Amino acid sequence: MAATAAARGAASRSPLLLHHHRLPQVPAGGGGSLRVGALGAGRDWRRRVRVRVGVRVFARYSSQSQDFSSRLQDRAGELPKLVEDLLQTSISTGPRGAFRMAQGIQALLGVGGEWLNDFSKTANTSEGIPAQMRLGLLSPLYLRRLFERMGATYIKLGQFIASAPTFFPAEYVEEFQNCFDRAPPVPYSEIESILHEELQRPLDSVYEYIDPVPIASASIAQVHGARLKSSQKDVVIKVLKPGIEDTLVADLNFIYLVARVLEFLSPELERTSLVAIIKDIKESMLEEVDFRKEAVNMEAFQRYIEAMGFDRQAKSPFVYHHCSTKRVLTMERLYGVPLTDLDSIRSLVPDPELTLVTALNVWFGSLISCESFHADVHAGNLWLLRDGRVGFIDFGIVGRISPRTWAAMEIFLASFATEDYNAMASALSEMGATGNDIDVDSFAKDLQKIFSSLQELDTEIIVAAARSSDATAVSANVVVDERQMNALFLDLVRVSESYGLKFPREFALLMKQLLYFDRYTRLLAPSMNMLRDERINITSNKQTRRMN
Ligand SMILES: Nc1ncnc2c1ncn2[C@@H]1O[C@H](COP(=O)(O)OP(=O)(O)OP(=O)(O)O)[C@@H](O)[C@H]1O
Repeated sequence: MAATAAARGAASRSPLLLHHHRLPQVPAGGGGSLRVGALGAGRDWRRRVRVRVGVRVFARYSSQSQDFSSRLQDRAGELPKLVEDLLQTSISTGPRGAFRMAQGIQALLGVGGEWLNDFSKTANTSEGIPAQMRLGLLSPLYLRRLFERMGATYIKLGQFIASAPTFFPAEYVEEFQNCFDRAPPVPYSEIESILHEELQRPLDSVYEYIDPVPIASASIAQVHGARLKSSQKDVVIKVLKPGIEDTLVADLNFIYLVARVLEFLSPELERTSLVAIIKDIKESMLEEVDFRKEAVNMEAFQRYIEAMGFDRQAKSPFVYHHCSTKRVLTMERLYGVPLTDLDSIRSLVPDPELTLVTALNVWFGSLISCESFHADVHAGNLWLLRDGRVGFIDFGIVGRISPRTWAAMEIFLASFATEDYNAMASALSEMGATGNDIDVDSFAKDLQKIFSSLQELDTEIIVAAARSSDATAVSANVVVDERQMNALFLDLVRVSESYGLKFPREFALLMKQLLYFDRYTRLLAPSMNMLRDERINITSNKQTRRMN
């Protein structure tokens, strides 16, 4: 009980407390027929109405198909360009395309089987087919499973969907938060041949030993522990899985082709810049499979740490360039525990709250003083090291924030802390401005509605789990917690969109990291207010010049 009361007290203090909001349900029937029924009209009358509605639907359909063919005729001039583009893309994909197609069909059959199985279980029940199954394989759940089966590209695409609520429907954004990036390990012999190919030297001249059992295996990379021959330093080797670049190119080309054809058939899609989004995704994914970029990001971060005098408090791994290439990254091995492992953290430092303050100061500082910020601070990438420092690993996903967005973001954060919804509305309008006039007062009222319900959050469950020594309880709780965080963010985006705002992707990336930090705050320092604590320096870094 005491814990619960404390948690409630903390709940009212924390500015980033989150609450799960139900998504609005789409009515199953058409609006028209519902209204007819509600009027209580006789059956004949209703049938006549239905016939009339049917005729109208048919008329609309045939006029739409006329529209469609006349639109196609209008665009006939663009056809040769489309065909050329399709041909060139298919040629650049090569035979890998056919192989991926076969894998795709296999994945489709697999998930199709799961859907049929679930369908047959629910079809005869009194509740009927659940809403989340009605779109078949296009339902969020099955699409997410399909993406997971399809591997690297689609998993990354799924993660992109999860991080871009401005572009995708809320149900998909929520479902794709669960897109797991776990993959069976590649046999060590294959990893060894990639290392040979990349380093062009006998491996025993570089490494004293390499542990053949991987530390981790995700869809794109596999990580092995090793020791350097020359310095006897412990390192980890992150190796790009075999064939992953080909797969990415084949998949992304396929997705591009589909987008291109869709845009040709439906020019309205051009306004959503589907093809441009796919091109962006392609670029950022290809960056992620070039470990030289990750090395650059990591070194920039370490330079920032040193320049700001944070080197006794935080670090990122040192990169060993003589054994790193585009597909191999050899870096210093860090030893530590994730920031959510409260028991281990308590055994390493007397005051876990201070560790959190350090992590926050280092990360907030990097937003403006480092050339890029770490945009994936989930607990697996943020550690308390054995020497008490905070370790940042995995710089595959980074963000860059423009001074304009940051200026608005600062006001947004300050208004969060002071619950000044008018200032929050102005800041969001500035960030997502599309040139339309916005009714700031009414926007502020809507924001207040979202945030005022946050105090009802089931914080006691979170605190109880944090105090339990049962690791499973903690991790189960973390999943629920993440859903709540995402639900809040989706609410924010949904309300903002209803005012015509469109946020830059960096805003979504920033918010996601803040929500991670909010979770760490509730675990490590439940009575601390992340945005108002004097020890945390969010705004003064604005004065610091960005270092390059
Ligand atoms: N420098 C390091 N020192 C110690 N362990 C490391 C280091 N780098 C990576 N690891 C281990 O390997 C795992 C995967 O590494 P990393 O996060 O870089 O790969 P990833 O494929 O991007 O994974 P994810 O998508 O899960 O973040 C880490 O969670 C960590 O356990």
